[in-house]
Amino acid sequence: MESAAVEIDGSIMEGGGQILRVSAALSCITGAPINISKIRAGRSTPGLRPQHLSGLQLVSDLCSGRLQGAAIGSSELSLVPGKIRSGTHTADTQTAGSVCLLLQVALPCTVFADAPSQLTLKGGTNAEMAPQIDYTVKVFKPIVEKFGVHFDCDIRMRGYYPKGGGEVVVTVNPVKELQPVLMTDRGSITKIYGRAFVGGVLPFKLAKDMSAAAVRTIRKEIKELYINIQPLQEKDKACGNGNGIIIIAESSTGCVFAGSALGRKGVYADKTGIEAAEMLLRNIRHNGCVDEFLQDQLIIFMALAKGRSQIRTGAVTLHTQTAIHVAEQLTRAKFTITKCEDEKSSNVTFIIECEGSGVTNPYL
Ligand SMILES: Nc1ncnc2c1ncn2[C@@H]1O[C@H](COP(=O)(O)OP(=O)(O)OP(=O)(O)O)[C@@H](O)[C@H]1O
Repeated sequence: MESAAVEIDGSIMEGGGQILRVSAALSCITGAPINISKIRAGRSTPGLRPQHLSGLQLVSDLCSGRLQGAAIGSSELSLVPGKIRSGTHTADTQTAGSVCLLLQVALPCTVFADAPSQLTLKGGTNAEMAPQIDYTVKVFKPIVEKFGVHFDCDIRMRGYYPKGGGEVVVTVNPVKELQPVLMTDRGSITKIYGRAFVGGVLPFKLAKDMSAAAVRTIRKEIKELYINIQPLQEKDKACGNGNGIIIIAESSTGCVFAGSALGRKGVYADKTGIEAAEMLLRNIRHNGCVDEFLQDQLIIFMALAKGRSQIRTGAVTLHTQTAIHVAEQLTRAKFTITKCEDEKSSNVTFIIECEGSGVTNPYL
């Protein structure tokens, strides 16, 4: 007999697409059916958008699930998961919807499959309000490896707003269970590097201007490190026109942070570079071990791991609090957040602690 569905309120807290991704992935992994209502109710375009729909269809495909009510604009849907299937799976947002957000929902599921999976994900690789693919590879990947999650990502084609057309192929190895992670000591920043790109017909000068402005901005605060932000012209491997920048900082204790921005019509390239640099500086100033985005992206892995994880962060985001809320609804994980004031500096950090639910892969 099917167990009763867990009711998920899609309008709660952050009220965005992340509630769908965390709840669908956990439904797939734990086998608990879910009903989601009031999907993205507070957003200017409520209901499912193409990226959310293809992410949910991908999860349903991964777990041989029964997905009902899912269409563009839907405000309610249900998912009854089945067995997780390894092998090849494809998802296409058919827009510039982010492939990284497709991976965000699919990766935790494939980790609990019976054999390796290969995901072909199509859409935007460097899209607004989402990780750039370079973030997923350079920041997210080394940190989820600490939980035991291993994947490879082949960027076949880059795609930008509004055309999309990007494609990445991700291979994931399954694991028996995830291990907890301790990241409480930020250490010192040892390396800062990045890429500033133009794709399509945009002039290379934009890449050089973004890079130079970003380096100048970081230099005002960090003088002792060599900063290499490589200007790049994406030629054959880019669909449409786009420009952007990502700057990555690594610490002596293995923490990784980023600041990023994408070019917009009418915005000077310098400004895009400065925006990314300021984001990076803001994220290394607070002395936490993750940036404002990685925080929410790690919650699901903390909830699934066997044992106690602790991660020091800057201000806890609403995305993080929302992910915690959904994870506690669907697993036995218990989270606590403790504020830490450092007397020597004026820094305030938080420790997000989680007693993970210790989900075991039944297929291995
Ligand atoms: N600049 C960035 N770098 C890295 N990750 C980012 C960045 N911007 C956003 N993210 C991540 O992208 C995800 C966005 O989730 P969110 O629910 O806001 O998006 P969504 O699915 O597009 O839904 P909605 O349109 O409802 O907001 C979060 O995990 C967030 O951490």
